[in-house]
Parts: sequence; C-alpha cells; structure tokens
Amino acid sequence: MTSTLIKGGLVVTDAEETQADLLVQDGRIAALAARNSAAAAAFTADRTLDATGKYVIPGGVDAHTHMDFPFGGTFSSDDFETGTRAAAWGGTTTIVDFAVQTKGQALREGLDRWHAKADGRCAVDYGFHMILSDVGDGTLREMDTLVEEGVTSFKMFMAYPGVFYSDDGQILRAMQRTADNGGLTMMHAENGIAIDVLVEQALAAGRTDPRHHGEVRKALLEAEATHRAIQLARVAGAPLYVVHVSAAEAVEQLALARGKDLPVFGETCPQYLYLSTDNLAEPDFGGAKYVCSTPLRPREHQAALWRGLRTNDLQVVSTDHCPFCFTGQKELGRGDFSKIPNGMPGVEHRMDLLHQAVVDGHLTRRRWIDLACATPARMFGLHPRKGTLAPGADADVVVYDPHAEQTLSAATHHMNVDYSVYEGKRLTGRVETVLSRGETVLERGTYTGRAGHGRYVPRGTCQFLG
Ligand SMILES: NC(=O)NCCC(=O)O
Ligand SMILES: [Zn+2]
Ligand SMILES: [Zn+2]
Repeated sequence: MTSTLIKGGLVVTDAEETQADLLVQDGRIAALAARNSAAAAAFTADRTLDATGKYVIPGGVDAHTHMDFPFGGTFSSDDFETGTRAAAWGGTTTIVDFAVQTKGQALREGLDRWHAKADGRCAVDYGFHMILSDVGDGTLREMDTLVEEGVTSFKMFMAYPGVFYSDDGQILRAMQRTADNGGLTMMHAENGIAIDVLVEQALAAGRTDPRHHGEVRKALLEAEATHRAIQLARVAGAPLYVVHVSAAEAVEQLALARGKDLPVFGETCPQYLYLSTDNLAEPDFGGAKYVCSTPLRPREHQAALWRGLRTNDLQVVSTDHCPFCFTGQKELGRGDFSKIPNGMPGVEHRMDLLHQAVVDGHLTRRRWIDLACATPARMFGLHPRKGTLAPGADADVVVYDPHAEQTLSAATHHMNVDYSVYEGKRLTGRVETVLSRGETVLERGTYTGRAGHGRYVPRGTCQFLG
C-alpha cells in the first residue's frame, strides 16, 4: 500500500490545532510532526499532498443513517453503495447505520439482512446499531450477544405505534438489560400514542397538508417523551442517548438530567439547525420534502439547539440520513400527510454545514470536529481508531478547503434523491481530498473510491461511561 505525506496544512482535531505534517503508512496514521521540525523533515512517502492553506481533519463519523430502510411502504432511496459514496464526497468516512428487527423476528435475522445489504457495497467503513421493535425474552437475551459482537447500541421508538413502537415496560426491560451488558439505548423520543390521536383529528378536520405533520408532532410531546425516557433510564440504572432532538423543551430536559450528572446524551441534526416549519409550509405539496420525525420546528427552537451544542447538553450532530424521492415516494402522502415517508437526505453535507456554523460563529473549529468526528466515535466505541488524527488511528483523513465557495443543489449532489433540502444554499468551505484507511476516495473533487473498499467495523461500548 502506498504511503502518503500530507504537508502544509493546519491539523485540527477536537483537542488541538497545529501546523503539522502528517504521515500515512499501511492505512494508518504513522506520525504527525510540527511544521519545519527535524521529525517532519525526516518524513518520506510515495506521494505528497500539498495542504497549504487547508485544514487537515479526521474523516467524519455519521452515527445515524438509514440506507435501504423500510418505511411507509417503501425503502429509503440510497442503498449502501450510493449512500456511502455520497458520504465519501462529503468527508464522512464512517457511518453507523440502523439494522432493523422486524416484528416477530430475531435480532439475528435483522442483523444478517443488514450485513447482506452492506457487504461488498460500501465506499467507506460502517458499523451497525440495532432497532428493537419486538422486545420479549428472546430479544433481551440476544442483546447480550450483539454487544459482545460489536453491535453495542439499540434504538427504541416511543413513536410510530404499530410499527417500531415499544411501550414503557418494554423500554424499561431493554434498558435494564443494557445496564448489565454495557449497551447504549438510543431513543426516538416522541409520544406516539398522543401524536396518533392528533393525526386522526387533523385528518378528520381536513388538515391534510405536509405542514400539519409539524403541527401534530408537538414540541411538548417530544419533551414529555424525553423526560419519560430519562426517568426510565434512571430507574434501570442505564445510560441514554436521545436521537434527533429538535425541540427547545427537549434540550431543557437533557440539560436538567446532565445537571444531575446522569449518563444522558443528546444528538441533533443539521436540518433542525438550518430548516424550519417554514419549509414544511412550502406550496404545492413541496413541504413533503421536509417531512421527518421529530419534525422541523419554528425557527425559535434553533437558538436552543446551537446553545446546547456549545454547552455540551447536546454532544453529537448526525444526519438521520433517510432520503425518499419526491416523485413516487413523498407523493405517497398527497392528501394525507401521515402517509408521507418520514426522513430526508443529508449524509453528504453534514461536515460542510457544520463548517458553515464555524464561519457563522456558532461553533469553534475544534467543536466542529468534536461534534462531527471525535464524540460520535467515542459515544459508539470507535475511538481512537476513528474520529481523530493520532499515530495508530485509521488514516481516515480529510483535506478541507475553508475558503472554497459552493452552492448546494440536487443537480450536483451525489445522494440518490431527486431534490435537495438545501437547494441554492451557499456555503463557505468544501471537502477537497478524502482518505479512507489511507486509500484516496476523493482527490481534489474527483471521486476515486470504489464499492467494497468500506469494511464492517465492530464497535466497543460507549466510552463516556465509567
Ligand atoms: N427520522 C425520520 O424521519 N426517519 C427515519 C427514522 C427515524 O429515525 O425515526
Ligand atoms: Zn427516529
Ligand atoms: Zn433515524
């Protein structure tokens, strides 16, 4: 395997920023040395990448994607091949996707199915969480085996009754199991039973447009479920990670719990930071493009999310990448917003949108890398192999041009979906070159990766727990 010297850039990790050169050998980071030092002068490699004026950062870790995911009678439109290629374009070199337990099935069947979907098709490395949708004695026993195998996190849903929903008893049992086996419960925190009542009432009153999706999925019902999940986790003595937090009131619940030193963590996504209920109200059924759950909120919620990211009441930004084409998929919900498949595309743009947050003064550069690389790697047992630039780590490296200008558009993105939720949005900063385990998958804007390069990564347990 070729060795690569990345020279002249500003190396940014969650811990420090240094003018340093970085040597990659055999797929790993071999060494870092300060610019112009004797150690740097001694570096030799088969090829040199000039990163002058650029940042050299760890490859992104997106801990929340849904490739080829069944929802609302259809499947998300990116499979593992197209979705991980788009991830590579955007500087994300590891994804953690959600394998699904179908009702009546063993976890093993669901996990095997997800391995079959991904095996030999990925451009970048990947791991799996497991969605629990049928918690009984067998499922509880299987959770222990999965943790030992490297599937160390389990998503449960307080939403979607009749589909993925678990009741409080099932949630408590699964949490008790993780208290013993070291797993981490990831919670979709919305009161789905109450939401379904509001959905029924809205449809009966003729309120069928996409914007009503946002109106019935109330912030208070996200906050209530977040509060309940935290109390159940306390009773179980288990840690909790709340996914796709969008409501200010839910951030408040996380902050209260963290103020008590409870092992409670939270994730938000770029769509909640940049989009709002204004998008859900776009005419001619255009709002359907923005239907996801938890839903987009009124703009006022964004300040609480940015603050939560700064104060560490929220620790991770993932994408919840779950794209459905407008034509033929989102359209399933014309005349009934509850039939619009939930989810939106995003895996390609997370690193750039968070860099824009640095440009806009919401985050520091190191916090950008912390939220997008280091903390998701630690949260899901991948650090220091992933999420940082240190000797011995996988050489997942991005050369990032902080001055390049770009305009996001469906015409130029690489995700397999026929619209962009950020159509026309201008960003400062762009991924230039990407290495995945030392192999170049993107070189100055030309894709050089291949399906099958990406490997399955078994994970350890959450590294924030004592
Ligand atoms: N978020 C969403 O709308 N779709 C994907 C499934 C989930 O994460 O709840
Ligand atoms: Zn969810
Ligand atoms: Zn999701």
